[in-house]
Amino acid sequence: MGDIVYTLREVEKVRSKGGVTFTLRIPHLEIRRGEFCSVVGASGCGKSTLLDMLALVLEPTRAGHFSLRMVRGGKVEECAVLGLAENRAARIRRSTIGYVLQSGGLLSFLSVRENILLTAQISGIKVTQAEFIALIDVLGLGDQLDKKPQYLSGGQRQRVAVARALIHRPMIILADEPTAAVDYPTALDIRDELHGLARQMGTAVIMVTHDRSLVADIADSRVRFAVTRIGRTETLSTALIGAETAEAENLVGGAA
Ligand SMILES: Nc1ncnc2c1ncn2[C@@H]1O[C@H](COP(=O)(O)OP(=O)(O)OP(=O)(O)O)[C@@H](O)[C@H]1O
Repeated sequence: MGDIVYTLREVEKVRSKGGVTFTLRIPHLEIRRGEFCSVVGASGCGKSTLLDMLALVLEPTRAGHFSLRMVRGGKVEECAVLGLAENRAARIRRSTIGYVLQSGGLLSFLSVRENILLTAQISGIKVTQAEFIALIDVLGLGDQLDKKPQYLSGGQRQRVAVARALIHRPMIILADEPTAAVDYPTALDIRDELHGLARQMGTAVIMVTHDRSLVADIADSRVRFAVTRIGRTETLSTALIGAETAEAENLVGGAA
């Protein structure tokens, strides 16, 4: 695997609403280029919170160290995530990160084709017809391109969201349950496409899934969570147990 992309040490995110406080604590996490990292854990343990922080959408509450290291135009650029100015965060998101949102996040007034090409257009990245067709073929979207998202099934919408995140070949892909609404063969295709990007393009891929078996054999590392509940619902505290390598995970027995 390649150079380090993310380094997190003693990072914490506290979220409170309606008298309920949730804390995600990340003692240590490193993600490298070319790494396919799976994030598994029970509902509400903080998987999306983690991805939102990695996507520079959600700022950590505190951080001993939280940096993102990118290679742009042949130059290495490293930035501290805590306190990052929004315009710089937005620029990094556009150029470097592809985010497959759990909710899809497609724009209803654009066609499938326009939705997919949007991120590339905004980032000023040229996509060849061959690249476009290759991705559309893998995701089985060839006959859906002129439709608006509201006329698609849930699974089709999810595949469009995957295509939109991948089309500009970002250095980092964050995928929040990208296979939740598709059948198993399509889930395998999406997983293999993401895995292929890690292997062939050196992309750092971080994929949240409930389906451990989908990633068990191919993920390089797996992020797990230890959840502590204090009171019935008042405080939910989650500590992330590093990103174990597949090898280490086998040694400890691989409990979720
Ligand atoms: N905007 C918010 N404000 C306050 N608390 C929030 C907010 N969003 C989520 N939470 C809380 O943060 C915790 C973690 O939520 P998160 O969405 O990260 O979990 P998750 O592991 O992705 O869950 P799921 O698998 O169900 O999608 C939950 O207890 C949730 O109630």
